[in-house]
Amino acid sequence: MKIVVDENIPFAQQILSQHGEVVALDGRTMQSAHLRDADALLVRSVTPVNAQLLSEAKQLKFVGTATIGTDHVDQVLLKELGINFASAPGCNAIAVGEYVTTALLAAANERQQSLQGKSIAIVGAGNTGSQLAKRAKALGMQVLLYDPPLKQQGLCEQSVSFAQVLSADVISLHVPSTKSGEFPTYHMFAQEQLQQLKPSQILINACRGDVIDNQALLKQAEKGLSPLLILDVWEGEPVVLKELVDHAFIATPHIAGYSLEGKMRGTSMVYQAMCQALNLDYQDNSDSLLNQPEFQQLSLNGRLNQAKLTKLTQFIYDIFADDRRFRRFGLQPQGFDRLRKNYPQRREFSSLQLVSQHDQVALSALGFNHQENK
Ligand SMILES: NC(=O)c1ccc[n+]([C@@H]2O[C@H](COP(=O)([O-])OP(=O)(O)OC[C@H]3O[C@@H](n4cnc5c(N)ncnc54)[C@H](O)[C@@H]3O)[C@@H](O)[C@H]2O)c1
Ligand SMILES: O=C(O)[C@H](O)[C@H](O)COP(=O)(O)O
Repeated sequence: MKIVVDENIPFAQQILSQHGEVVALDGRTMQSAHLRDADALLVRSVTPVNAQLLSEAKQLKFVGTATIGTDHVDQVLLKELGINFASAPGCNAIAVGEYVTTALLAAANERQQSLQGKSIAIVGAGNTGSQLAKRAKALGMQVLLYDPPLKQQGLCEQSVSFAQVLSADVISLHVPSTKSGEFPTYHMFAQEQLQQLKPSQILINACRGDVIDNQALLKQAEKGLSPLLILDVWEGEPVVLKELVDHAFIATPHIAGYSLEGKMRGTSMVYQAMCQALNLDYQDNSDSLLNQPEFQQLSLNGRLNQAKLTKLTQFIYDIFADDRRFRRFGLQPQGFDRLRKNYPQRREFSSLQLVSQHDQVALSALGFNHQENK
């Protein structure tokens, strides 16, 4: 059996080689000839799985993407061809929740603002949006969910109006990239919507770049009228509008979901689905492949407050290091992909055991693994 994988799927070799030959390739340059005698294909978000890629794949029985997003996969075509498909819903949702929390605390610190009582509109109340909602509530924020598709299904009764989204103190985007259907998200934030936003607001995009019209956002930013920008995703990746980067408070190369645990969950989920689809023996040793984090335990003195939490989140996840590397190297040719490929190990908050006498509920909601100080 031959399994073709994107070379950026961590632990693929260790987990999959028990089932056959594993061929690791650059996801951006993968071609149809590579799939000629492949039985399974595991990709990340940079490989368009379409008629062209599959044109020579005569024995392919399974395609998996070790990602949450599926906009790069022609699922209708896979169904027509009788090829099983699986993605990894929710695999890196915690990482996105932690990225946004860290960025938000950094932005509030920059503005010397308290987040207590501020409103945050979460556009898309699925896996990543829910992880953020939990953390934002723990920060004392007023959470406004906006998710018309879920509301239509009776699953998000409290979904607010789009006008309420536009007037929230913070707007964070967590929708898939879609161009069709009843609720398309492509350019959901175009000139008309962006013109209604104010510099006092914060706009965060950690879902897909084209949910915001990047040219229209740049126009607003150049006029000094855009909100404070936290941008992890960009229209046209890996090519990025450099001028927009210059206007962002935090700019990163689509790594919000790149925790080691999140990547591992992604690999594990598609591996499990592959075993199910191809009737293979499922033997997952992924947990044993995760090494010990650099720091294991930390004690908190006194009550948790915003300043302490800002330092703590940046101690575990140095978001400004990601921002600096991106501004310095990410805009060079191949720089965007290179940063993503060589991304340093980033551990989730839960990898650090926090010893504290107070604030157990908030620490839990923020994703920390805490232990009471006796
Ligand atoms: N930057 C990153 O590293 C990163 C990491 C993970 C996911 N993502 C992106 O974020 C997206 C969301 O991830 P998720 O795990 O929350 O997905 P999800 O499927 O769990 O949730 C998406 C939610 O968006 C809602 N939605 C769809 N169209 C909408 C619209 N027009 N208006 C409002 N809500 C709408 C859906 O009903 C759903 O509840 C993914 O599709 C992926 O593209 C990015
Ligand atoms: O959709 C997802 O899961 C995320 O955007 C994910 O972080 C994408 O990572 P990539 O496949 O581009 O490495």
